[in-house]
Amino acid sequence: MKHLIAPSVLSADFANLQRDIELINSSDADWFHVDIMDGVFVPNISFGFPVMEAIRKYATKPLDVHLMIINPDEYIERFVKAGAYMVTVHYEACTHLHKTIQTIKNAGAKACVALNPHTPVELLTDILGDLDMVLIMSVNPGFGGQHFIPHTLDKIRRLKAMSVKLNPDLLIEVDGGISLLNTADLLEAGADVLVAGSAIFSTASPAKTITAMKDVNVIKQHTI
Ligand SMILES: O=C(CO)[C@H](O)[C@H](O)COP(=O)(O)O
Repeated sequence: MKHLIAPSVLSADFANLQRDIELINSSDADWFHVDIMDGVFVPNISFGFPVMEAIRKYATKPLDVHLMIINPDEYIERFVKAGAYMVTVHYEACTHLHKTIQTIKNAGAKACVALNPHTPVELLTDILGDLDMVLIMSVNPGFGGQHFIPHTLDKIRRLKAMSVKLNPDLLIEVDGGISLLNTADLLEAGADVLVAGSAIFSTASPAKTITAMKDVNVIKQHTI
């Protein structure tokens, strides 16, 4: 499968949100990555349902919704009704993870579990078969523009080996500090979906950056 690019709306210009959404619509990007932060699970607050609904109104690509919140079960149905295609909950925020995953699926969305940088992938062994995707955080969640944590590459390789045995259809998504400089390493390790915020929206041409991140030949030239 060719890898997917999911630009993170968190790095868009919120004063020109419609413009930036349309920019992603007409680019080679595959999904919109939508970060929901509650100020409790992570030390930052992003946005809630009104903005999510505004994104949905203009977006023509699937919404990949990353819930960085405590008690996600209370909100899953509303996020799916607001247009989520994929719902990601954090392993660290879910006491009854199996039940939470069933709640996402019963609501009609695909189900993903995110792991903070310190959480080992092996903890997902008994739930992997129920998941559509695992999101490996390559920064501590809460803010865009942070440095990629190199240990992530080893986690991706270990998760890939687990998925070959337990769930060959599983997608592996990575989020945080991703740019053209580490794209080749991430793909080589086994990543399927790359989330990028500042590396896309802070460039002169976000659309060209996305095209470059999709092109294996361009990616190889940028490897450090
Ligand atoms: O989930 C996130 C932060 O918690 C963001 O999606 C992520 O950090 C993307 O930003 P950048 O590419 O600038 O690191």
